[in-house]
Amino acid sequence: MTTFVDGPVRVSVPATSANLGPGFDSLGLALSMRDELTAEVTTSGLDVSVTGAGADGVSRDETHLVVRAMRAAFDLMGTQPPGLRLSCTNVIPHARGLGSSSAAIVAGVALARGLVAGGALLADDAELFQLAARIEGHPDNVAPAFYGGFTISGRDEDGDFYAVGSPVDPRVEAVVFVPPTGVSTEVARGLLPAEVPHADAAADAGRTALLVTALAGQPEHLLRATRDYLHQQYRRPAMPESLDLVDRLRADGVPAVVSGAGPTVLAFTDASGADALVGRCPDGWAGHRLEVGTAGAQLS
Ligand SMILES: Nc1ncnc2c1ncn2[C@@H]1O[C@H](COP(=O)(O)OP(=O)(O)OP(=O)(O)O)[C@@H](O)[C@H]1O
Ligand SMILES: N[C@@H](CCO)C(=O)O
Repeated sequence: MTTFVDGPVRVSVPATSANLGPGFDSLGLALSMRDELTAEVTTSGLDVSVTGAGADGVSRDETHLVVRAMRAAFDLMGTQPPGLRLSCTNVIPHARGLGSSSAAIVAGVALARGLVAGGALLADDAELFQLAARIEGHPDNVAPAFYGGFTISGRDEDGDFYAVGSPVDPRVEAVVFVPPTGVSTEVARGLLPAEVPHADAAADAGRTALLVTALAGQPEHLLRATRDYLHQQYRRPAMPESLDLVDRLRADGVPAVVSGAGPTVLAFTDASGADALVGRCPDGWAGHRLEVGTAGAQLS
């Protein structure tokens, strides 16, 4: 019979930036901005409390994304607790392109496993990652949120997801510029064309390969390596100020991209350039200097 652990379990999950320019739906990077969540099994009911980023916009019932992910992970392990208390302290802004939904899903599956005695025997990391990526629909944010670091991920022909870690040069840092209003991933994906010119696809593949090498240890190539051909320009109508900022930064030699589905802008830098870059944050936006390739979900 399945038993649950006594007392609360905690998880810390990172923000993530997907695409990084040309690596659409494939590349993802964990960032040093984290949500902290606590859950415990109770005798009955569901009690959800949320503070911080996005608190006003999320439900407190079974439709809450973390709860949905927890329920799916409990099902995977063949059990459901009699009652559940969940507390979320959010820092990752919602609908900004910093992987808030993936962080919520990864936190949920990790918490559920942590609450089941011997949970790691019922659902290993590979199974939990598959479940989290299925809930999100694509793995590029889920992979670094789960495993940490810089990940290359995708989906095999049989429908299974894969994720492979790749090194990040310790000299590389990032600055993110977060606008005051969001754009949902659903809206941003709706702007993409069904087909792109073969020449664009070929150019994009080359830049993606260069980006993996540039991040691993040749950051001098990051400007060329972050040129995208598949999504950013198509999304301009939903986030013109973000694309204008990307254009201005790139014209000055700064490797800047739309983070995930936007509208946040991420720029790569090093320790000597980071503070000056934060100073270029547009009025009313939030600029953050962040470490890259940080830890994935951490349970305690
Ligand atoms: N911590 C959270 N708790 C509950 N729901 C969340 C949480 N984070 C995100 N969500 C849900 O996911 C939505 C945002 O998901 P969306 O995919 O649009 O953006 P994102 O994940 O922040 O950005 P991107 O996928 O481009 O990196 C929120 O509006 C909310 O419904
Ligand atoms: N690759 C995704 C990331 C956001 O979830 C996109 O750009 O739509």
